[in-house]
Amino acid sequence: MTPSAHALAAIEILTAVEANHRPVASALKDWGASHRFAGSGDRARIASVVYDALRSRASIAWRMGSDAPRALVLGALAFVRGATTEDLARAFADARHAPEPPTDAEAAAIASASLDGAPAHVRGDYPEWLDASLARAFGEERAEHGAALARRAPLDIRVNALKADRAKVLRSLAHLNPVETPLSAFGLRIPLGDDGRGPPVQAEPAYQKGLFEVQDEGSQLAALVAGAAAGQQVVDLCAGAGGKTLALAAQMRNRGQLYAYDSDVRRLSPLHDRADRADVRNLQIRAPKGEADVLSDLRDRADLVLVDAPCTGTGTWRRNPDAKWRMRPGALEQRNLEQDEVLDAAAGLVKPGGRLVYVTCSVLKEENEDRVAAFRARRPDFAATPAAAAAVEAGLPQLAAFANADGDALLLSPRRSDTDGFFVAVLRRA
Ligand SMILES: C[S@@+](CC[C@H](N)C(=O)[O-])C[C@H]1O[C@@H](n2cnc3c(N)ncnc32)[C@H](O)[C@@H]1O
Repeated sequence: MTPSAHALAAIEILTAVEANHRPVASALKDWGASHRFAGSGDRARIASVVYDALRSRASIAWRMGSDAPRALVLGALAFVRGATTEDLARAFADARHAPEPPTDAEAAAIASASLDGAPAHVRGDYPEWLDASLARAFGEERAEHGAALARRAPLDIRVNALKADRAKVLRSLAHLNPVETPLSAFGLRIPLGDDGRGPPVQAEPAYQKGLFEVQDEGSQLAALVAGAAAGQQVVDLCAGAGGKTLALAAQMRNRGQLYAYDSDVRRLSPLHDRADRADVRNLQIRAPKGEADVLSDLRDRADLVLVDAPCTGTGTWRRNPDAKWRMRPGALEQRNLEQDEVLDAAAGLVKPGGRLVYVTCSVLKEENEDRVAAFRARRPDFAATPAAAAAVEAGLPQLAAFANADGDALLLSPRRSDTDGFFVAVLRRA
């Protein structure tokens, strides 16, 4: 398929998303199933155009004067990828399957488009109804933070210290030109292609051998700040597929006991294979069993409980721009209830003197500082660790630069730390 045919397919897919209110991932899957001639490379290139359009949907719509799928795709090609009207006209005229060449009005929009005078939610490419929340988080700079969350995300991997070191993985992936990430001592960043796609690293022999995992540098840092140590009793209470569990296991060097729990048994299932591949030997996966409390034996026993809480995921909008536009008022309140519940459950597992580390991949205070404040009002026996001290304890003093306004938690974000958005609060039980 030609790049013009990819653009045409992207318009079709965005049209289906809009018409049927479908998640974009399932619309992409359906398109692939009904266009079998398109290989995996074509499907990935089409998805990349769709995601470029969605990340910048509001600002493209403003500049093009339309939020129709065609305007979004032409805008993505022009404003994200740098194509001129002439480039588009030539490419579309030369291809058999292609969108119609740009109209005069579209050409004029592409040539003269500016975001001057656009409101913050347009410049920052986020839903208007979230403006007050983003203003609480970032004040006058919310449009710039939103714009950073609307850029393409890098491809980061975490070297598995149980099996390798950075030098070894750098050598095995040399053909992909990785560089060391600036903040995590276990991170490597792999350059993306011009179209924003990363190489299929999971097909690499080094991945199959468990030498590394795909994990954003911000997620790596959250796990490092949690600070699991060899010999400890550690609970990962919202383990999901285990991204952070595996990072904690590497810190523990297979000594002590690590427990992974998630209230959704289906999310835990990939962790079994992932842990085997990573050579993790001190992990017990505690899947929920009906009404039974499968963690009752751990009450007041854990040196560390990590709560990687269910959240709106605003910090991961670069990777999941569809979620940004699908998020509805009410979702925040629902997540807040879950966050309070899981914090209370975690508190019951921490031993006196132990740590509870609360993490979200959201930048919103409603899910972060507000939840910690409400928790501390319920549980005055837990004290917040200043962010600078938590960074030093984790051997990462440079993270003190990312302390939140109150100085009692870390706030990472694309604009602050060139990572996904993460909030990390370290609480210690008296
Ligand atoms: C942010 S995700 C976890 C991601 C995972 N830790 C990782 O690093 O890949 C949050 C998880 O919390 C789980 N969850 C939601 N409510 C929970 C509860 N009350 N107890 C335990 N897990 C819960 C969800 O099923 C979801 O998998």
